[in-house]
Amino acid sequence: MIKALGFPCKVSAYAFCKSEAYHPRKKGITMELTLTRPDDWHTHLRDGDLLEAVVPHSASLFGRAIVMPNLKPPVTTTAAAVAYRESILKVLPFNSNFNPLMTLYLTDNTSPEEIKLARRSGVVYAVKLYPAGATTNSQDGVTDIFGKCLPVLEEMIEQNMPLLVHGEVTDPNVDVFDREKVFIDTILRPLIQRLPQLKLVMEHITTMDAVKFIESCSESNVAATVTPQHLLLNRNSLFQGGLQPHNYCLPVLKRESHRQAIVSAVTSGSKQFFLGTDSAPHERQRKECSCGCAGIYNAPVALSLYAKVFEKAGALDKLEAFTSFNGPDFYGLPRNTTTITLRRSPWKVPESYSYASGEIIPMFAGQTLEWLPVASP
Ligand SMILES: NC(=O)N[C@@H](CC(=O)O)C(=O)O
Ligand SMILES: [Zn+2]
Ligand SMILES: [Zn+2]
Repeated sequence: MIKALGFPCKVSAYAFCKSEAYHPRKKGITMELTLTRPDDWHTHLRDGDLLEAVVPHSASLFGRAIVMPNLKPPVTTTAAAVAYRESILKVLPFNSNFNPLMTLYLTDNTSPEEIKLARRSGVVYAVKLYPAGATTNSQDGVTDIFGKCLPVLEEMIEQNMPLLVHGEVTDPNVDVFDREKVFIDTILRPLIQRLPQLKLVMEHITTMDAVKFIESCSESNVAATVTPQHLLLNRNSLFQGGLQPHNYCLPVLKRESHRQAIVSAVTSGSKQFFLGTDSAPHERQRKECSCGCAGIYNAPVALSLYAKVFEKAGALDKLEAFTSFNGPDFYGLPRNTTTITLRRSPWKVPESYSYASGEIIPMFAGQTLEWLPVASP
């Protein structure tokens, strides 16, 4: 629901709210937006000190999060996923109801039996495919999906367990800006033709090719997560005024026309696109060095940034489906029953967050954002 404080109005009336006759900002009226509590369908919580530092940020905004398994060593077994979940629960703020949904890291050697165990555990919700060498901690990933993983994928169909995909080829001869498109053409499309019943999420999409591909697939079986950075930034942001390591993530930011296609897709109301921040913290020195890590830390600002995108597109009425409905509907999970409120009240993003082993720099550090998350009434 969107309301100007004191004058409640429904989301469907937002066009009216934006009209000249009713201009809350001009009149100094504060707008609020109350959403069913969102979930984050793609995040990296890390482990050790960093885990402790970042979990409160995700837990304050999101009801649940799909927790990526690319630790060192990776979370390849149900037993490891259960242990990792325990360590997340231990560092949750007092009174938090945040529910981490665990994933398994697929390797050439994952067995169908492991998928059965994962399903039986009740805490593993998906399996993550990292093509070996594609991204951070992916060296133990899959080298040949068709040659090595078909029995496991068939068991995943049996167990109704989604496959989450980092969709980039790793061939060094393929231009880094083309790796997503080539992955779709050479791996994803043939995979879906071979296993049409497989539930699949293409993670952190970055191109119009990915948008078209998702839209061409079955609505109930294929979907995509979308990050704030791929909705707000294009590849110019990597070089604006000098090299910008904190805007470097994988898949790398693409040209403006791709960004626009992704904004159109998420604001269209399609159920196949949902919130996945890909929040990926790295200690500052590991980003600001001669060979910096890929990953943008956006958990504290993600919701404000998604609201910014939808507002700019004149589509705030579509925000809640993207943040809070499409994800659980795709995963076959109930929608959250609590809410979160965003107030249109400028706030400054901290320059950094310190923790025991250093600091992390959030996306849009030091900048002012319009939408401030506040506790729901
Ligand atoms: N997105 C990134 O740039 N980095 C992620 C890995 C990933 O999601 O590919 C990380 O774990 O740091
Ligand atoms: Zn990835
Ligand atoms: Zn990720």
